[in-house]
Amino acid sequence: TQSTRPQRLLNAVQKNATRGDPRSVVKAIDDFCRHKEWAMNVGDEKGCILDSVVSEINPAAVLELGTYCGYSTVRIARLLPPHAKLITLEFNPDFAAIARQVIAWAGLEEKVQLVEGASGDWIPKMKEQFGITTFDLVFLDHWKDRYLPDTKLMEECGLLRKGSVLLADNVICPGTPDYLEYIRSSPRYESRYFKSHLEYTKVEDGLEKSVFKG
Ligand SMILES: O=C(NCCNC(=O)c1cc(-c2ccc(F)cc2)cc(O)c1O)c1cc(O)ncn1
Ligand SMILES: [Mg+2]
Repeated sequence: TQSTRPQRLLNAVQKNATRGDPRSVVKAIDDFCRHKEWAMNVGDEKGCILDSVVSEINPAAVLELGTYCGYSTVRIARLLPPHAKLITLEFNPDFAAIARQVIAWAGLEEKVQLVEGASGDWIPKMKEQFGITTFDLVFLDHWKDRYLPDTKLMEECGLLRKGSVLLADNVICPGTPDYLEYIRSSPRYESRYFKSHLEYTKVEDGLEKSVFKG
């Protein structure tokens, strides 16, 4: 049977990265996507911006929407303090199965809870299912037409507190126009755009960082 791109990405991790070494897992994926097959990871350039935001917040509770193969999951989890938790939601079971193995190869299973299902179904259940009060950081990287409805849902479910940070990938390419319009015009958020490039390309893209004012 034909392998899929996520399976070939996992093979590259298992071949080129050292078990238990998250940095080598990140490098193996970036090398694979830059030199072998493009894939929709946040990538190394936007990844450095992600790293700086995570390090600045030093979050205890992180929500990632859109796991894909677990690249940004590993990037974030490797920087978390002990006892901090990252919950990552993935709708696609094939992506989730690969991501679990990438996260395990990096040795980060203890810090990561991968949940399979639709973000719209799971966000309202976060508190009761995982004992979360609020998230310090939310990384939005799933379906681009879900960024806005899921942000409104997180507000309604009381998952954001004064100072919670939303970091959104792909606000230019593929683009999330309704989300950008909402978050930049809302008095409840302070937003800043970090100009960058679509992963592994010269196409413009960027991350929008928005702080919830409560
Ligand atoms: O596609 C699912 N999730 C990925 C969301 N992410 C993206 O779509 C995404 C796309 C791009 C991208 C950019 C340029 C281009 F030419 C093609 C793709 C880049 C990125 O950085 C992303 O993050 C998905 C499927 C499914 O069946 N169920 C649940 N989710
Ligand atoms: Mg993305």
